[in-house]
Formats: sequence, C-alpha cells, structure tokens
Amino acid sequence: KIDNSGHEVRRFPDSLLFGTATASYQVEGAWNEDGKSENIWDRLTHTQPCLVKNCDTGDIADNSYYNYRRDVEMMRELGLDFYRFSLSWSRVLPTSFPDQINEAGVNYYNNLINEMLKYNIQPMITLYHWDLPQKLQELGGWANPHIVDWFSDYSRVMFELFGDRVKYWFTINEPREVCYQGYAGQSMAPAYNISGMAEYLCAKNLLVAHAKVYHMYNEEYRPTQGGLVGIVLSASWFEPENEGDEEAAEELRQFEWGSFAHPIFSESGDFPPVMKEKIAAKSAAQGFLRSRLPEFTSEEIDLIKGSSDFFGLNHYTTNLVYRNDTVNGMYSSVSYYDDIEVGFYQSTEWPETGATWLKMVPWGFYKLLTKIREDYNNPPVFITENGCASREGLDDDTRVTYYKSYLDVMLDAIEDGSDVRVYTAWSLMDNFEWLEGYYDRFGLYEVDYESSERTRTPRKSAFLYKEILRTRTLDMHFEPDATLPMTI
Ligand SMILES: O=S(=O)(O)CCCN1CCN(CCO[C@@H]2O[C@H](CO)[C@@H](O)[C@H](O)[C@H]2O)CC1
Repeated sequence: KIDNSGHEVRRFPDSLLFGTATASYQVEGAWNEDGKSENIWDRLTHTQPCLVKNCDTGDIADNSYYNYRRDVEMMRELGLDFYRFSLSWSRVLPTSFPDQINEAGVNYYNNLINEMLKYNIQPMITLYHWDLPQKLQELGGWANPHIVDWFSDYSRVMFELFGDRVKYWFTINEPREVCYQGYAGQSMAPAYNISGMAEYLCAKNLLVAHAKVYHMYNEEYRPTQGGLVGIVLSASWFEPENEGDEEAAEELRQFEWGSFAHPIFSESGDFPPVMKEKIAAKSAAQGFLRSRLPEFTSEEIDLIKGSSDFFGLNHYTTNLVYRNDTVNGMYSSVSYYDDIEVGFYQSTEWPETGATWLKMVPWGFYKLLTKIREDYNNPPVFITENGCASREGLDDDTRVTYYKSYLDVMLDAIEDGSDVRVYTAWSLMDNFEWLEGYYDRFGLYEVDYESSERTRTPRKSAFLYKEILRTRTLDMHFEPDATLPMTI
C-alpha cells in the first residue's frame, strides 16, 4: 500500500492481535505479603544477593501487586488487544498444593482480569514463568518426575478459578531457560550446576507435565470454557558462519529449541534424533552405562505429540555458529554445550541494543519463522515475546528501530505464508530482568525505581506501538512524538 507521501505503508492482517507481556516475579513485588510463600527467585536473590547485578531483588519490583489499576490504564493508553502475564504459583497456592488457596492472591488476579475485561483487553495467562515454589525445589523441582502431578494439580485449580474469563493459556515459559539455564548453570534459579544431567531430566519431566495439562484442558475445560492452550518456546536464530557450518548450526537449533519443539510439533515426536544420538554417544564415551538423556516411553511420545494449539515463540536475536577443532576444549566435559560441540557468537557488525546478548538482527527473525513454517507444517504462531533493552531513557530510538525492523520482517514472513496470529511486545514496562536486575530495561514504559509508586512513564516506543495498534499499519518513516500527552 503506497500512501500519499510516496513511501510504502504496510498493513497488518486485520485478525492479528497485538499486546504486551510481563511475568509475576518480574513485576509484582509483595514477595512475602498477603499470604504468598517463598519461591526459588526469592530464595536465590536473598541467599546469593549479588549474583544479580547491583544485588537487586524482586521484593518490590514494579509493585504491580498494588498497581494493577495503573497497569491497566497503560494497556488502555496503548490500545492493547491483550496483555500476557503470569501467575505466581506460591502466591495462589502457598503450600504449593491445592490444600490451601490464598484468597488474597486470587483476589489480586481477579481484580486484574476484571479490570482488563472492563476495557475489553483479553487476559493471556502463563501458568509458569520461572517462579517455582521453593518447597517444590527442595523436593527436586523439575528434576523430580512428580512435578507432573504438582504442576497438573496447580493448573487445574487455575483453570477452575480463572478459566471462565481467560481464553488464552500458556503452560510454561521458555523450557530452555527453565532447564538448560536453571539446572545446568548459574544464570537462572535454582542455579543447580549439575550440568549434563539435571537439565535433561528437567526437559523430559517438563514436557510430560506440559502435555498432561494440555490434555486436561482439552478434555475437561475446553468443552465449557472454549479457550486455547499451548507452550512458549524461546528460540534464537542460529546462522552458520560459513556454508560448511550449516550442519553445526542445524544441530544447535535442534538442541536449543528443537529439543522442545520436535516432541510437540513434529510428525514423529520424541527428542530430535541428533540430540539422542549425540548425547548417547558422548555418555558412552564418558563411561556412563546409559545415556544422560532420559528416554520417553512410547505413551509419553504420543501424549506430547500435538500438545499445543499454537507455537508460542519468544524471539530476540541471532547468533553465528561454527565448528572447528578449537571447540573441543571450550566446554567442561559433562555438559549440555559439550554434548553439542559448537561455538557461537554475535557479529560485531550487528547493531547493538541495551543488552549485551541482544544484537538487532531482523533477518534472523524472518529465517526463524520460515524454518518453523517448513519444519512443523506451518503451525499457528503466537509471538509471545519480542523486543529489546535500551539505555536511552525516554528517547529510546534503538527500541523504535528494533520494533519497526522486526515487525517489517514478520510481515515478510506472513506474506510468504507463516501463520502468525499474535504479536507481543516484551515488555509493557521495565521490570526485574533476572540476573541483570533493573540494569537492563525492556519497557515501552520506563519505571522509576526511586519512586515508591514506581512511576511509569511512556517512552517514544510506546507512542510508536500505540500508532501501530491504532492504524494496524507499519510506516517505517513514522517518527513518534513523545512530547505529546499519552491519552487513552
Ligand atoms: O548469551 S549470554 O550467555 O551472554 C547471556 C544469556 C542470554 N540470555 C538468554 C536467555 N534470555 C532469556 C530470555 O528471557 C525472556 O526474555 C525476557 C528478556 O530477557 C525476559 O525478561 C523474560 O522473562 C523471558 O521470557 C536472557 C538472556
């Protein structure tokens, strides 16, 4: 579509839903108030305080537990179709189990949901966004197969409590981070460094738990509640440094996100063949009497296959991949990355953002969407997170450029056949960015952590997003004017 100024303005499909996302531990605060019990991020930030930059914690965060009216007002200012947020398991079930339901916690989520629906903003709920009750972690957490029952029971209660009004459910946010970072590294709670073993136990149990909840919803709740349920996978694009590195890049893709996408979205199901082969071979060579990757039973393979109504995708950036003899000594002997045996990095030529790991590489988003379309028979795709950090205050030109360029290539992928139905900007506002604390800022709205009300102020990118949602078009030349008042 060419408008009168002669440059191209692109139109989004009318059915495409636009929203923003946050997560409970990153925004709520009130970490020990109104009956909420401790979760693994409370424990991590309180016992290893300076693992997080500036020794920050989520004790108060954006104080959304007390600020939901302002949060919904911001959603109205942006003109959102929906808002994706997560439930704090230990806030609603303080013992971790359904024997006690914390009324104050339930009230918070009911108030938020009802306030959103008053203005026709759809709630999209993530059941698990990394804040496992501490007690369950002490019972082994995701490494314990009984997590399947614990997560199913928790999910059942949530469907009962909120499913009359909530029609979009995400079971688990980013299994890769939960397992590969949480159980085999120091970068996510519980920061158990039992690498080469625990992350694979986590991956298997998490997929079975997810599938059990999918089928529970499908059989027991969808008939009366009529919603959709699926999983959210994080996926970077992995580009071979040279043609000769394509096999290495493909192997990294299969480990990094294929390990969860293949069991759910492929015809055959199960972990990707290359993952099973490589870990089995490595395990044998290392003297293990069985592979460090646990096996699914054939029933589990069938249970997990097709267990998502859509492909929930969190995408941020791209890495270049290579394999040469320098790789062999790069990783400690029994570990996830030693199993894969590739090197990866970001080109210094790519534009930077406010996060060191997140360079702006829009063509990688296009390639990823195309790969998902081709590998998994063009599933419906919900972009459940996309965005970048910036260190520019209210004039966040980097974030404006990021959103324009990523939405532009998303339109290219849609025009080439990708069935993208939902787009979610991460994030509505600055929040606790895990180990980066409040140093990395991802918000369309800035949060003032010096003010007790945690004042939220719209950045230039908020005005861009508002204009895109108002017109349902993308104009690469549109320059948002942040001096204008933000109105509803
Ligand atoms: O490459 S390095 O090893 O030097 C640094 C590790 C890169 N991690 C990869 C996982 N990513 C999680 C994405 O995390 C997602 O995206 C948001 C922004 O991060 C989070 O706030 C959300 O909670 C989460 O869903 C955070 C950065």
